[in-house]
Amino acid sequence: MTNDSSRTQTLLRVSDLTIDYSAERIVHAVKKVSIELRRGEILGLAGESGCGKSTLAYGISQLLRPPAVVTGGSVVFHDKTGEDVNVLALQGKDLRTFRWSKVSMVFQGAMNSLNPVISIRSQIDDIFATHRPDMSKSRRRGRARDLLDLVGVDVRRLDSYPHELSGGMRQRVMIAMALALDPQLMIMDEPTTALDVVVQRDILTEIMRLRSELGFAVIFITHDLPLLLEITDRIAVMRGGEILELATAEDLYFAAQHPYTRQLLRSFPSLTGEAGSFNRHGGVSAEAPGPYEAEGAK
Ligand SMILES: Nc1ncnc2c1ncn2[C@@H]1O[C@H](COP(=O)(O)OP(=O)(O)OP(=O)(O)O)[C@@H](O)[C@H]1O
Repeated sequence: MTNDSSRTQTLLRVSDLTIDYSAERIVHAVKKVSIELRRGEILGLAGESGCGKSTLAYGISQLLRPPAVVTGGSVVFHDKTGEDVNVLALQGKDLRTFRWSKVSMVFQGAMNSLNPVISIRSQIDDIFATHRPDMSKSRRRGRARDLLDLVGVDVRRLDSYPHELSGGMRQRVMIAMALALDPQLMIMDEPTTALDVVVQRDILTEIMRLRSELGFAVIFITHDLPLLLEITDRIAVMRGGEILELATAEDLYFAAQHPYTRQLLRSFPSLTGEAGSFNRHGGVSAEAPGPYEAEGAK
């Protein structure tokens, strides 16, 4: 099905998505969640452990495994080609293509999922060999070099094996691999949580820079609300499988509507300073506003 969505700003529309785990007792993990994600936007998902953030992210990318069951709702991806993709109906090859080419994911432990006995070069090359079979060997090699360069890893590391790299470098390699096919959306689930604070900061700055440069949208999941306030355009606050509040980072900080959001904000001591202490870094600047801000929409 095609339409003129390539000319609209909506990238992904999640409507009334409902996901249960049919374990011994049924867990209603995501309850009628609706979100619209705009092209190039960074949307944060915040909320306490178990509120359904990861289940929602897995649902959006069709990565759910039993006992998870989507019991209602829809996820529509508005491709830049103009095609509307019914994500929940994707299967087999179409699903694999969608996951790498349109939407990619970076998880907390992603760096540990690199194959230990295969060089970084071969692991990146595999993506092209699988998804871009027509690409020449020399173009694949060039692209692998560009990707490492893009994420700030010395290209000489291409011939290294994962154990020869630090955790931060391995996570950067995972981000490079997630970027390999130029996706329109990256879902990041606690992508830097396992890393030390300085490395975390460097990688987040890198993600913000890449987002401005390449224009992909990000769904960023973390417990770290102060971090989301700093790097995202909008934040959805979840509790008990529902979205309680969805607002721009600034509105959420200065004028949270829901008592639970206010409680969450108060639980971070670093946020209890003067209102003027709200600062945004990481490449989201007044000179280069994110597409969401650029539209002036709320
Ligand atoms: N495989 C599973 N079987 C049964 N219940 C599950 C399963 N995975 C998750 N759940 C339940 O679904 C709910 C949502 O879990 P989910 O992992 O999505 O939350 P989360 O907000 O991402 O948590 P965290 O921040 O700790 O990762 C929780 O009640 C959780 O216990």
